[in-house]
Amino acid sequence: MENPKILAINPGSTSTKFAVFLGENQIFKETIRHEDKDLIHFPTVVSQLDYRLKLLIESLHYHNINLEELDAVVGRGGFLHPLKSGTYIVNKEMLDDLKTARYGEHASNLGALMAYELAKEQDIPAYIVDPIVVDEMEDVARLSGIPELERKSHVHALNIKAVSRKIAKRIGKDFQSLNFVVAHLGGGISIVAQRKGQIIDVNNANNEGPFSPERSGGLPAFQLVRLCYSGKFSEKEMLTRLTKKGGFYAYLGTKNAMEVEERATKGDKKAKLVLDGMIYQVSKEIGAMSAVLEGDVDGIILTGGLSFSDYIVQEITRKVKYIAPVFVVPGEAELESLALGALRILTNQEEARIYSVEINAY
Ligand SMILES: Nc1ncnc2c1ncn2[C@@H]1O[C@H](COP(=O)(O)OP(=O)(O)O)[C@@H](O)[C@H]1O
Ligand SMILES: CCCC(=O)OP(=O)(O)O
Repeated sequence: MENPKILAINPGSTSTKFAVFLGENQIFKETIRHEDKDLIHFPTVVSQLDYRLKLLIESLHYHNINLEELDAVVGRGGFLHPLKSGTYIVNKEMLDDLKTARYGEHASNLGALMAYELAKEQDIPAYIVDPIVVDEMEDVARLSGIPELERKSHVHALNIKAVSRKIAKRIGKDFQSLNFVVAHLGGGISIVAQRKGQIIDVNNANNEGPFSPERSGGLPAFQLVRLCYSGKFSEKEMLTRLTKKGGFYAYLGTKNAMEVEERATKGDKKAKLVLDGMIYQVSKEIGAMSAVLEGDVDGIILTGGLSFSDYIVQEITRKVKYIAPVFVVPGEAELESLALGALRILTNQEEARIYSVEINAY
C-alpha cells in the first residue's frame, strides 16, 4: 500500500493528542486539553473512553477529516502483559486486559481502545506500537532484593526508541549497533540503558529512579512503610501521592518546570534546591545506566519536555559529559512514532505482532 492515511492517537493524563499522516507526512495535528474538573468524575481511566472519543470525532469532523478515507488507526499502548518492542494488532485479548485494567491504570490504556472503536467502523486495522510495558530487561536487572517484589519495565519506550533511531541516523550508524543511555525527562522520568537497540535496564517510570515534576521516584523504604501504616492515608491516596502528587508538586505545589525555573531564577531558594535535586538524581541515574553498559556508551540522549530547558540540559550535561557525548531531542515524537510503526506494517516492512499472554510471556 502506497502512502496510506493513518490516524495516530496519544491519550495522556491531561490531554488527547492526535494526528493524521499520509505515508510519513503529518497532514493534521490537534491537542485536546482535559481540565481536572472534566475528568474528575470518571471513576476509572477506561470510563473516559466515550467522552474522549466524542471530542476526537467532533474535532475530526470540524476539520473536514473523513474517517472513511483512513487506512489504519494506531494508538499509544498502555499497561499490558510485558511485551517485546514492535507494532501489535489490537485484538480481543488486548482489549479485555485494558478494559479490566488487568495490569494497571494509565491514560495510555485508552490508546488501543480508541483506535479499535474508530477502526472497526471502517473495517480497517487498529494497532499499538512500543507500549509502556516494552520489556527487554535482562534477568539480572529484575531482582529487587525481595523475591516477591520483581522490578518491572514501565518505560517511555515509544519516544525512547524513536529518538535513539533519530540520533543513530544523525551519526550515520545503525541504531542496533549502538549503546545509548536515554533519559526521557517529562512529567514522569525513565532513564534506560539501551544496548544495541535493546532496553536492558530502566528505572520504572512510576516508582523508581529520580523524582520528576509529578512523581516521587525511589523512596527510603523504611520510612515509606511507616508512612503507609501511619493510618493517615488509604492505599489509593498513597499511590496517587507517589505518581501524581510527588516530586516538584509535593515540594512546590506545581508540576510546571518553567514556573519552578522562573521562581529559582528570581531567588526562591527552595525552588532552586528542588530543581537542582532533580538534576542531581537524573545525573546519578545516567551514571548508573552507564555502569550497566560497562562504560561502553556511544551517547547520552536527553529528551522529553524538560529537555526544552537550557538550565536543566546544561546542568545535566556538565555532570555526565565525561561519560559520552550528550545529544538533546527536546519534547517527544510519539504521534510520529506511532504512525511510522503502523506504516512499517502497511508497507510490508515488518509483520504485526499478535498480543497473547501465552506467546509473549517472559
Ligand atoms: N520550554 C520548557 N522549559 C522547561 N520545561 C518545560 C518546557 N516545556 C515543557 N516543560 C516541562 O516539561 C514537563 C512535561 O514534559 P512532557 O514531556 O510534556 O510530559 P508528559 O508528556 O509526561 O506530560 C513539565 O514539567 C513542563 O513544565
Ligand atoms: C509508565 C511509563 C510511561 C509513563 O509514565 O508515561 P507518562 O509520563 O505519559 O505518564
